[in-house]
Amino acid sequence: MMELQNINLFMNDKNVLHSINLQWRKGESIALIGANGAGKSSLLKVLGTLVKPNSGKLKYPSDLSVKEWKKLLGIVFPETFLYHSLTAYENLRFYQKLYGKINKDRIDEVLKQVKLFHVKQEIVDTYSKGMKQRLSIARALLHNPTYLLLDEPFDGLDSESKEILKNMLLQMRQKGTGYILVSHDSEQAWELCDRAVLMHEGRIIAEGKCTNQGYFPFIKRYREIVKEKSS
Ligand SMILES: Nc1ncnc2c1ncn2[C@@H]1O[C@H](COP(=O)(O)OP(=O)(O)OP(=O)(O)O)[C@@H](O)[C@H]1O
Repeated sequence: MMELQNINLFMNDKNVLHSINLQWRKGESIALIGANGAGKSSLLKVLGTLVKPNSGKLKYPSDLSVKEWKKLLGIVFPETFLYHSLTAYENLRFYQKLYGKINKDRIDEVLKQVKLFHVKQEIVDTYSKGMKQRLSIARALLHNPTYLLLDEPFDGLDSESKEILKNMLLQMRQKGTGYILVSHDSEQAWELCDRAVLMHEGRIIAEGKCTNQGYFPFIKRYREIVKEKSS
């Protein structure tokens, strides 16, 4: 289990995370819900060790080191980390080389998973936004992570890519890969996760299991916050 204990984060003097406590069990999928600026991306960055909190503790699963934790982790952020003048295959080969040995079969496997195998020799620049996002997901999955962080992976995707991504997440969930999913589409996030966490102004203000009965009270709270913020 990955655990955050009393995490505080300041960015340019702004307190963006306040006393965050979160437990993420192996294989668990968590929907992270909140209005713009609630601190969702910042929380993912802390979990991904991309930013260091000002105080608090990160307890890695089985007391792993940071380095070992990173090996278990896949990160999909909106900036896609892709080289647009290379082909999909070349992009994945580049990342694989960076982190270990080239394994062509694994590259083909993830390309098939994201349904890009047939266009793997095409330059990424020619891809649609959805295809680029799917390639970005393939990149994150290359090393077969046990934990996955997904920041708005559905954002701006065409319906075909959305469907592919949704099925991939359902498959991962069945396989026991845990993920934290930040999504504006709360209904879809609810459907794809075991548990939901609601953030507001840098704090976790509610948590609940993603059951059918649990959805409306949780979402009501979320909508109230969004309304409060925009009024
Ligand atoms: N590098 C930074 N410097 C200063 N403030 C920052 C920085 N990064 C984030 N913030 C601020 O921290 C708060 C939380 O931002 P964060 O991106 O984590 O929210 P979010 O919930 O992911 O929002 P969104 O849905 O808009 O992406 C915001 O008020 C944001 O302006």
